Amino acid sequence: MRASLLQIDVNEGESVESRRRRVAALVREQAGADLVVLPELWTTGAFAYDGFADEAEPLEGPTYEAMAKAASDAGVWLHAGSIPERDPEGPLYNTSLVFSPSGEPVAAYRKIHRFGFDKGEAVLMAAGEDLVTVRLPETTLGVATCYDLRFPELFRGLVDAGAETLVVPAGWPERRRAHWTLLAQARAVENQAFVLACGTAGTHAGVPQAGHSIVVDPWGEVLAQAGAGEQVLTVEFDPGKVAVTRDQFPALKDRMLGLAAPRR
Ligand SMILES: O=C(O)CCC(=O)C(=O)O
Repeated sequence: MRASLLQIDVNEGESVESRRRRVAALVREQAGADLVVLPELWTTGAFAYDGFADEAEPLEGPTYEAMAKAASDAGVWLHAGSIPERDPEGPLYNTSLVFSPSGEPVAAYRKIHRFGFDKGEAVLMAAGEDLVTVRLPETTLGVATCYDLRFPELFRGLVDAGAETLVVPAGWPERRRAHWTLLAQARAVENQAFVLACGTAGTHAGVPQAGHSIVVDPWGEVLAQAGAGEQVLTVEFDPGKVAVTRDQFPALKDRMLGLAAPRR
């Protein structure tokens, strides 16, 4: 299976509209890949909180339209990263979109763990509640977004729902790049799954981005990692390695569920 992670440079020098056109063209150039992955909030920037309300789109807004068309033009499965979604009821969500090679929407995932503690996304957006998996011909994707990477129970839930390839669009800051690489490998090893984690490059809202998008195999080996700048990271991998790893080193079968709290 061939996957291309598009590590987009997100900065204020480029308008959202122009970036959308540029990214659609980049997706089209990936014809021949099976799966293309974009980062989190690449239209606005994950830290450009001031723009969330103005740039928020309905689910089937301009980014949806452009990405559905780009996926079908390229004939690829497209994880189109996430958009600031404005729900008709009012709240904003950080919502990832997945399209089939014919441009059909196959999944929308609203980020469950919002980042920022008492500010930013954590107060401006509502939390999603549902785990999302997507069946592809070669593998089942489990989707998560950026800060979700710190919450292993979410990924275990995805694995229990059948996920074999964990896709994580992000806008991870350079300051915590070491955590990014470490957590991507940890999620791969503990879940015996591929991890495809696609970040952004550049600086927006004064926050330099980590880049260093990464693909990790179910044994924790890094198959490919990008540098800091805008880059297309293309990797070939064998989805069958998940079943082989889980069969030959069946640690997932040794899970002890429902452990009791310590006695006092
Ligand atoms: O967890 C982190 O260090 C970064 C998370 C983040 O930037 C996000 O979720 O937007």
